[in-house]
This record gives sequence, C-alpha cells and structure tokens, in this order.
Amino acid sequence: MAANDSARLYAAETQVAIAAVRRACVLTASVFNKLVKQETLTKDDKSPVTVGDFSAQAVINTILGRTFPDDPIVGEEDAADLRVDSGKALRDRIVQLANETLTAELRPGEKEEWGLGPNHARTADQLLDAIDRGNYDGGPTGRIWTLDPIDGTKGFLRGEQYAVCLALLVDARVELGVIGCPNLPVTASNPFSTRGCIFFAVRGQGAYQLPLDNAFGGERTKLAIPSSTPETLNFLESVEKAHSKLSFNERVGEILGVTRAPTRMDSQAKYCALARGDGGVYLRMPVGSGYKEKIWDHAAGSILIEEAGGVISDGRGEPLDFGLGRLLGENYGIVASGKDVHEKVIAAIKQAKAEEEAQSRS
Ligand SMILES: Nc1ncnc2c1ncn2[C@@H]1O[C@H](COP(=O)(O)OS(=O)(=O)O)[C@@H](OP(=O)(O)O)[C@H]1O
Ligand SMILES: [Mg+2]
Ligand SMILES: [Mg+2]
Ligand SMILES: [Mg+2]
Repeated sequence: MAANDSARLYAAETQVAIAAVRRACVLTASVFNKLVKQETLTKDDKSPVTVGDFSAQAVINTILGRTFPDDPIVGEEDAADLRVDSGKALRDRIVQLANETLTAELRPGEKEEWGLGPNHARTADQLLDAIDRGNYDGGPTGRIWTLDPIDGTKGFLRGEQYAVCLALLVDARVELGVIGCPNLPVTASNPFSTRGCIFFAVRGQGAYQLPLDNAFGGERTKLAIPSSTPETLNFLESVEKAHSKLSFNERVGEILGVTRAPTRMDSQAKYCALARGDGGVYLRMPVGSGYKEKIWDHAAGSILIEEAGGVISDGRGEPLDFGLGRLLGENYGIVASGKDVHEKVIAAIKQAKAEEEAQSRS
C-alpha cells in the first residue's frame, strides 16, 4: 500500500480484509487438490458446503474477531453440523486447515497483533466459535461485516470459478468490499495468464485489482467499466440453471441487440469480470422458486461495480437494500452494468416481462 494510505478512511479495515481474504484463498486453493468425498456436506437447502467453506470462514472470522472485536458478522456458514459427534472427522480437518492458515509466516503488510503467525494456533472450540460469529442477523444500523467464505461452491467443486467475498456495511451502505478469485486469470484478455486475483473497492476511493500472490507488494490496477455498444456488449450470467432464468436473459439480449454469446461463470467473479471490462452486464433474474438472495452474495460485488463507475440495482431499477437482515429481501433480480447501458437494460427487462405476462394470459 502507498505511504499516504493510512490517512484514508477504512485504511485499517481494507488492509485487514485483504490479508484475511488472501489467507482464505490460499487455503481454499490448496484444499481443492486434496478434497475427498466425505469432506462435503449437503445443507438443508440442498446446496453443498465443504471443509473449504467452513475453514475459510473460521480463518476470516478469527482475524476479524481479533482486529475489530466489536463488529458483528453476517456469514453464510454455521458450525452446528461440526459440533455434533458425527461431525468429528470434518471438525478435525477444519481445525487442521484453519490452523495451518492462521499460523503461516507473516507476509508483508500483515501484523502479528492480528493474531497471525506461527505462535497463534487456536483450539477447536475457538475456531467453531469463530465460525459462529457469523450468525449475526444483520440490520439497518451500525458496522456489520458480511462474508461468503466460498461463493460459488459448485464452481469450486468443479474446479472452475469461485470467490472469497468480504464486505463492510455501515448503516446498511457497503463501504468496503474485497473479493478473492483464486482461479481467475490476472489478465482479462488472456485466459492462459497466471491465475489468482484480489479485487477491492472502498467507497469514494475507487476499485482495484491486485495479484493474489503479491497482494501488498504487487502493482494495483485501477478498474473502470468501459462504455459499450450492442456489438461489444455481452451478458455475465450464472452457470447453475436453478440460480437465474437464462431464457429471460436471452430475450433481454435480443431486445438490446446483443450479438455476443454470454459468459457463464459461478460466483461474484462475475462482478469482478464486469468491473475490469470483461463482459458488459451482470443479469440475474429470479426463476420463480421464491428464493431470496443473501446479502453476502452481492455486497462486495456491488461496491466493486459502483467504484468502477457502474450501476447496480434490481431488475426494476430499484436500489438493493443491505439493511433488511441476512436476506436482500425485496429485490426482483439483479442488474449490474456500465452507466451507459443500465437504463436500457432495465427498459428491456420491462419489455421482456410484459411479453411474458401477455403470453401467460393468452
Ligand atoms: N435457488 C437459487 N437461486 C438463486 N441463487 C441461489 C439459489 N441457490 C443458491 N443460490 C446462491 O447462488 C450462489 C452462487 O451464485 P452464482 O451466481 O455463482 O450461481 S452459479 O453457480 O453461477 O449458477 C450461491 O452461493 P454459495 O452458496 O456461496 O455458493 C447461493 O447463495
Ligand atoms: Mg452456499
Ligand atoms: Mg454465495
Ligand atoms: Mg458460499
């Protein structure tokens, strides 16, 4: 970081969040190569969770608990399944992985007072309690961190894109977002370039990309979403068909005159790609299952888009409300894009929706 950064708002939070996300990314990338079948559980909502998700949440919450002990955390995972007898094997593995990560040698930019380095192993109880620091209900006031330790767990299991996502809300407004993408090439135009990027944005201070393997010493690249035309525009959309209505996206694309094929990518890596100009519109429309979006799936990505000069809203153009609790609640889909195309996308959604309603009446 530059010398004058300590004077900036949220400088300490930014440094800690980048360090915590970087450590969690090293953990998840290394665990992927060693995962065995018994290290994945299916949650009540039928979605997967792995030892990688639990131990990344343990690591990040441990660091936040030490550095900002009064700040509550809304995290995706909880430790209930690890506290029962049948969870012993998973629990042991998570304790081992989290401690390997927390006790790794300090890197430039990290401080031992954050509870990092060889002398800072935790007990199993401390790590389970750290995971459960993420049980906060959220709400409209105060400082609240929100964490998705592995966003795109299905992508992670496929060896494709996933992201470690951390954001700080202050009175329901996202002030800081950090996203680690261990499998994303550092050069947008070259899929064969080195993989592993960290993206971060602070309100009023811009959005940046850093190399994952040199987060504090490497060059930071300022991000700006370029303007686009129907010929250059494409959509960034979910891989999982149950997560967003891809047929609706296709119709919106036709209305806008989009000719390029969509890019399908798991996780908030989609927001990162958009922020660096690698894709034009993040479009996520509900499939009609009644699923409610979670704040940790969009908070960090939303500030990255805004600080890269873009706009994020729901499918009606309404702002996303991060102050309603753990759920985004009342949003109808999500649209993120450059400023020049956002209104056009909202108008195209309105038209596609009207067509759909007319069809269902006839
Ligand atoms: N039914 C349904 N509808 C919409 N969204 C859902 C649904 N189920 C899950 N999720 C959330 O989707 C998160 C992953 O989102 P992605 O955009 O990465 O989806 S996709 O994998 O690219 O299809 C995923 O995040 P993780 O659980 O962190 O992987 C979920 O929070
Ligand atoms: Mg999940
Ligand atoms: Mg997620
Ligand atoms: Mg997750």
